[in-house]
This record gives sequence, structure tokens and C-alpha cells, in this order.
Amino acid sequence: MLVLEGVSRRFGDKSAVSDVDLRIEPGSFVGVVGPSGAGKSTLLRMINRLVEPTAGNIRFEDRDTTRLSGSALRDWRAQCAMIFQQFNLVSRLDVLTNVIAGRLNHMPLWRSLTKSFTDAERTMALRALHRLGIAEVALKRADALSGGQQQRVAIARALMQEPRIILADEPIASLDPHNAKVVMDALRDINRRDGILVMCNLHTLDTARTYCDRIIGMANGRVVFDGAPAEFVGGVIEQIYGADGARIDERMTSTSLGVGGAGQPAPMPA
Ligand SMILES: Nc1ncnc2c1ncn2[C@@H]1O[C@H](COP(=O)(O)OP(=O)(O)OP(=O)(O)O)[C@@H](O)[C@H]1O
Repeated sequence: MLVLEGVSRRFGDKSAVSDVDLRIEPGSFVGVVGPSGAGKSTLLRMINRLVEPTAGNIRFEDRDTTRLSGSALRDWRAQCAMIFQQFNLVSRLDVLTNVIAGRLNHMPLWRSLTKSFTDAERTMALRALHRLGIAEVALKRADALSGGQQQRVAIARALMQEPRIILADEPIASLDPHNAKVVMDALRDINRRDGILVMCNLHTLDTARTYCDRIIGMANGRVVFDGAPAEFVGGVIEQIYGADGARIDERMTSTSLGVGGAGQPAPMPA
């Protein structure tokens, strides 16, 4: 169980996240939605301590992660793999090396600096790429790949960490609908087959409804909705997005758009 209690973050006099309480079951697929500036990224980044909370605590299996330092903090960060909108690969390195980088926490510094990887590490990386359907690009430079392929490489790198949690910060915001669907399908497969908790910031509401079993809506740093996808309709959306809620065009980046005949975009709820 991942438990957040009274978690807040201020930047100067700006309150980015205010007093968030959440209990998240292991193995869940949680979507975090809300308008730009609502605090979604800050919330995710506090979980793996890329951003330090200014108040509250975050516990995972009864360990207070906000108190960890040194190697315990590095271990915690390895357990919460992070995926970013802009993939964060090392563009001049080949894909296999990028994926093996997910193991850096498990190897001595000299081996990572000299790229002295073991056969077991290479095999593990190839397996991860194979699972993501892109083993054939293993020896290409990362920057020679499409955005969708790069995000799948980033997910393969995350798998190398053998994480308990995957924190995905707008993983499909830079992708076209087809690649967005491929990436979300990959995250769902990892969630279901490996039981890894996935927490994912999303701007596309139909994606949140399709893939998540729980949706957390944020506005002005606060959680204003926490419920099942079926409840995430109508007035709830207006409450989160304000007047803009009525104008969101879900078709712009919908993951249900014409992919393999997947059908029409989900209509905007009344
Ligand atoms: N490092 C920082 N320094 C100052 N203010 C920050 C910093 N990071 C975030 N903020 C502010 O905190 C608030 C929440 O930002 P955050 O990035 O968490 O929102 P978000 O919901 O993820 O937005 P978006 O969807 O645009 O990424 C915003 O007002 C933002 O400007």
C-alpha cells in the first residue's frame, strides 16, 4: 500500500500541492488528471523524491519514504521507476545501453562508466525490448527512433529497475494517437501481468477512463475527485477543469481514435 498523508509542496508563496491524503492499493492503475498547473507532476515527483514535500509523509509498505537518505533513498528511487513525457533517453547512445542504464543502481560505478555490462544484463535488456515489441532496434541510436519507440525504450529501461511502482508523467503527451495507444497498452500489460502499481498523469480523459481503474482529479493543488472511471463524467469534469471542462476536445489526442478499427472517439459526457 502506498499512503500519502497531508502531503504538500510549496514553491515560495505558491502552493503547488496542498494537503493530499491518498491510499493506493498495490497493483492499481491510477490516472491523475487536471488542468495545467494543478500539481500533477509535483505530486508524482514527490513520491520518488525528485521533489521534496514541504509537509506530510509518504509511506510504502509502512516505510516512511520521506525520511530516506543515501543508499536507502537510491533503492527507493529504483523501486519507483519514472517515465517522462520527453522520454529522457541519452540520444547519442544505442537503445540497448539506454535500457541497461535502468540497472545502474545495481552495478558498481566503474562498470557503468566503462559500459562493462554482463551477458545477463544484456539478455535482460533484450528481453525487456522484446516484451515491448522493439527488440529489432536494440543497436540503433536512441535519437534514430520515433517518439513512440523512444517511449517504449524508456518503459523497457524502467522494467530493468524491477520496480514496484511506475510513475508516468504524461507519457503520451508527445505522441500521436496510435503511439499513445501502443504505450498505454504496454503500461496496462505491465500493470496486469507483473502487478506493478502504475500511476500516470494524463491530459486525455478518455485515456484515463479506458486504462485506469481509479482516477484522481486535481485542481489548484488539491484532490477534488477520487473515484472510478464510470463516475468521472459531466459535472465532475467541470469541477476540475472549470468552464474549460465543457470545451475540452477529447478527440485531439484520444487513444481510441481509429487505431486498428478501435472505433470512434469517446463522446464528451454531457
Ligand atoms: N520548480 C518549481 N518552481 C516553482 N514553481 C513550480 C515548480 N514546479 C512546479 N511549480 C508550480 O507548481 C504548480 C504545479 O505545477 P505542476 O507542474 O505540478 O502542475 P501540473 O498539473 O503537472 O501541470 P502540467 O499539466 O502543465 O504539467 C504550478 O503553478 C507550477 O508553476
